[in-house]
Amino acid sequence: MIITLTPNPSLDRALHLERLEPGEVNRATATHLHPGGKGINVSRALVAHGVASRAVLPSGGADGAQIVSLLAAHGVDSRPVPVSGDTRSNITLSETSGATTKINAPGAVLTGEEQAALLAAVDTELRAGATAVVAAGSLPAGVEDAFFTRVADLGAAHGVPVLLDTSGAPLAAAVAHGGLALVKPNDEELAELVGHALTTVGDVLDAAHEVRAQGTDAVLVSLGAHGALLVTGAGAWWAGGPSLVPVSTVGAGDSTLAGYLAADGDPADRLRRAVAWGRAAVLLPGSAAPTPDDVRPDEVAVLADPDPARSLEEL
Ligand SMILES: Nc1ncnc2c1ncn2[C@@H]1O[C@H](COP(=O)(O)OP(=O)(O)O)[C@@H](O)[C@H]1O
Ligand SMILES: O=P(O)(O)OC[C@H]1O[C@](O)(COP(=O)(O)O)[C@@H](O)[C@@H]1O
Repeated sequence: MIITLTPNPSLDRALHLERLEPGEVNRATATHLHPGGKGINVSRALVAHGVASRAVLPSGGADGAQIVSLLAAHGVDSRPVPVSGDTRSNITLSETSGATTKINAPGAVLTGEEQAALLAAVDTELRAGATAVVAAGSLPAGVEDAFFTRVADLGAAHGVPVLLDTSGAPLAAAVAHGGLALVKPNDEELAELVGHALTTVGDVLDAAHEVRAQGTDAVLVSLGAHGALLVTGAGAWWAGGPSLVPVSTVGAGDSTLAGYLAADGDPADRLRRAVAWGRAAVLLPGSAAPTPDDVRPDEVAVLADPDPARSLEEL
């Protein structure tokens, strides 16, 4: 059972527009509603592929209750921790051109007791035999940046790998602490972490080695339309596929991480699956999770030891 922890879940509302006209009245041609937040999306993608996963999340107010009931409707087991604040709803505006505009709300403040209850829920899952923990997304107000380091410690105490997908100060704190099996930044998040722009494959490899040197086993760097790079102690690989016009890029990173977790082959095969799941996600509306019918691993090329001199834009 793979456990996900989403400290800041969201009821994701997506509106599709022919073209977004800022400052004007826009009329949507379609709307979509999904239980969202990064860990929740990972759980949904795993379950859609028959991989057992349970989502741990704080839940408050009507939107929190709706997330829990939508998860149940998707067949995803959840362990909601009741909180006093209202769970947020995030907005996606997707255009026919493939452009996606995202507006994320700050989310409900979590009290110290509520944070402790979330960690206790993860601990309970670990005691019950969880095989991996995915901690993902932003931290809501009231939660200190070091929160994910406590999840890393919980995993270590049970000998269970912890994978992390977050950004900014919480990512920096967790990487400095170490003890993670994998982090999945996108290239912008990795650039912010190391404090300089990343323009070549070599820049990303160096940044990934910097992260690994602080005690994280593997770094999976998603590169949007340019695929993804995986750096482990055994080497480095790039994977990508032919260009496509996205329907909605929301949840693509989460599906990428889910694909990596669901695959059990060698690193190159895991990366192929990860990229195939990410590509499948961008062809689905809103934050929809791909199913096996959506995923095309045969379209994805994998390259070991990618040339450090290549620009990321050329990939
Ligand atoms: N425009 C795109 N064209 C093709 N694939 C994409 C595109 N955007 C995302 N993807 C796929 O989804 C994965 C994750 O996207 P990315 O934007 O890097 O993650 P995040 O959502 O975490 O920022 C990429 O590695 C790629 O496989
Ligand atoms: O916690 P954050 O960083 O605000 O992100 C939350 C949003 O990210 C998502 O999980 C999508 O993430 P990705 O596009 O990175 O895969 C949405 O479902 C959610 O609205």
